[in-house]
Amino acid sequence: MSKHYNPIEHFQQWFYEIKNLDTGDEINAMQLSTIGIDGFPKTRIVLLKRFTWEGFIFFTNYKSEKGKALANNNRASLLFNWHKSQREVHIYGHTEKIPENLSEGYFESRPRGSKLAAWVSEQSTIIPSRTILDKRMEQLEQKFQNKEIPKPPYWGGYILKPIHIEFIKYEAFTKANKVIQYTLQQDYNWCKTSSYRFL
Ligand SMILES: Cc1cc2nc3c(=O)[nH]c(=O)nc-3n(C[C@H](O)[C@H](O)[C@H](O)COP(=O)(O)O)c2cc1C
Repeated sequence: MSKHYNPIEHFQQWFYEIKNLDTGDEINAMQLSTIGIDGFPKTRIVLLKRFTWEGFIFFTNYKSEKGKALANNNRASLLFNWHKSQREVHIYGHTEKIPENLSEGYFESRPRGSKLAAWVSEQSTIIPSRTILDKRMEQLEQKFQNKEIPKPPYWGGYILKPIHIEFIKYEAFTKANKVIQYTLQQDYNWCKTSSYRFL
């Protein structure tokens, strides 16, 4: 019988190991690459807020450039570059919006300033000056004074469900990268391979 591998378990081990080592790596920061409507790739940093057995969750403005890109093509990749720990994780797969009630639940847990910022910034739209930005913030503060700030309808989470995950660890003694790759098979089992890549 073939062995059942679980790359998310592997990710969990690395994530908490690096977190506990406290090397100064920004553990939650990941580079999200999408394919734009113009056909070009674009990469930006977003924060990993949750990971589950199904995938990796981040939050954003659905009307942002990345939101538009993902609406057009839900294929995306993530790169965790834990440079100080000499490790990287490359992931690619398909994204989906998470259910609205889960986005609401996460939004509720955010500080008031971040909630207002979600209202004030229609990400990737041009705000012509700092004065206009400050003015919008002021108006929103008044609007929501002494009130709960609801989640904007255009704001929420995505889950990236991986089909391929690559764990890369630099090994000083071999001067090579140890690479462990997991690829999802048609029967939903993961195929695992290990190799060394010289730099
Ligand atoms: C450390 C860091 C964390 C960030 N986290 C997020 C995030 O979780 N979600 C998000 O939408 N943008 C985040 N941003 C901003 C994005 O990098 C990006 O500038 C913004 O989302 C607009 O991207 P887009 O125009 O490609 O959609 C973060 C930026 C930095 C520097």
